Amino acid sequence: MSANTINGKELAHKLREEMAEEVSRLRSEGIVPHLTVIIVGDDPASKSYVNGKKKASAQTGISSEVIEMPSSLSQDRLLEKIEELNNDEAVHGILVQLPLPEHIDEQLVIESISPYKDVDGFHPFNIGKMMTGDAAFLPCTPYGILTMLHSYDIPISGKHAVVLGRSNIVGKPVGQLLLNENATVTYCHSRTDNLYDYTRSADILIAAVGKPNMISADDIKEGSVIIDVGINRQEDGSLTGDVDFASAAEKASHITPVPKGVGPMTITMLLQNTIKAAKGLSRRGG
Ligand SMILES: Nc1nc2c(c(=O)[nH]1)N[C@@H](CN(C=O)c1ccc(C(=O)N[C@@H](CCC(=O)O)C(=O)O)cc1)CN2
Repeated sequence: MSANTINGKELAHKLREEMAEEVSRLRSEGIVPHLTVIIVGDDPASKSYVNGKKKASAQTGISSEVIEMPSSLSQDRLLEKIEELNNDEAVHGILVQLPLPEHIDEQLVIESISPYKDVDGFHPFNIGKMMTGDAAFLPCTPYGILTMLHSYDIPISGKHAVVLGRSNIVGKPVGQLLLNENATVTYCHSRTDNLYDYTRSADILIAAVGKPNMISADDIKEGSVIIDVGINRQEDGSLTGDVDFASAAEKASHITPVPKGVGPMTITMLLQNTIKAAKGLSRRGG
C-alpha cells in the first residue's frame, strides 16, 4: 500500500482563502480582527514562527502587531504589558510566543492573558472548556490536526488513537479532542513500557515526541493514519519528523509529511481563533 499524503500546506492555503472572505465580511461590518503577538528575546526559530504569523495575518486581512521585548525583560513588565492589552478593546487576540526565557514563569504568563483573548487556547479556562466539550479557543496544533482528519474524511469515532507525547500544548490536548470525538485514546510517553505494542495497535497514531524517525513501518499497523508533529532540525539544516516517512508511507493509509504537514495548520488555526475572538464567540458560547 502507498499512503495518501495529508498535505497541510495545501489545506492551510484553502482554509486561509475562506477565512479571508470571512474577514472581508467582518471588515465591511466595521469589525477589524486584530492579533497582538509578543516575542521575548531573539530565538531564531521563534522569530521565524512569529514572522509567519504576521505574514499569514496580513494575507487574510487580519490586522496584527508584533511586540518585541528583550530577553532581559522582567516578568512584571511582561505581565503589565499583557494587562494593558487585555484592557484594549481593539485587540481581539493576544499570543505570547513560547518558549520564554527561564526567569519568566510561563504558566503565570499564560494565565494572565484574558481567556477571551487567549487565541493560543492555553489558558486553563479554555483547557477546562475543551475537556467538557464546551465552546473554547482550542490549542492551535491539536485543532489543526483535528481539522486535517475531518478534511480528509478520516473516521475517528470508535478508533484506537495513540498519542506519543504528553506536552500541554500538543500531546494532552490532541488526545482530549480525539476523545471528545469518541476515539479510544492511549497516551504513551518516555516512561511507557513496551511502547511499540501500542503504536502497532493504533488506528490513528499521533507522534509528538521530538525524536527524529523514531517510528518506522515495523512500528505501525497496516492501513493506519499517521500524524507527525515532530519538527527536528538535521545537521544539514533540513527538517525531519518523528516518523520515517518513506517506510511508514508504504504501510499507512494516510500520513502527514514534515515539513508541510501539521506545521502550516498551526498558524491557520491561530487565524481561525482570532476571527472567532473578533466575533466574540467564545464569550457567547458559540
Ligand atoms: N505561543 C505559542 N508558541 C509556540 C507554539 C504555539 O502554537 N503557540 N507552537 C510552536 C511553534 N509554532 C508556532 O508558534 C510553529 C511551529 C511550526 C510551524 C511550521 O509551519 N512549520 C513548518 C516548517 C517551518 C520551518 O521550516 O522551520 C512545517 O512544519 O512545514 C508553524 C508554527 C512552539 N511555540
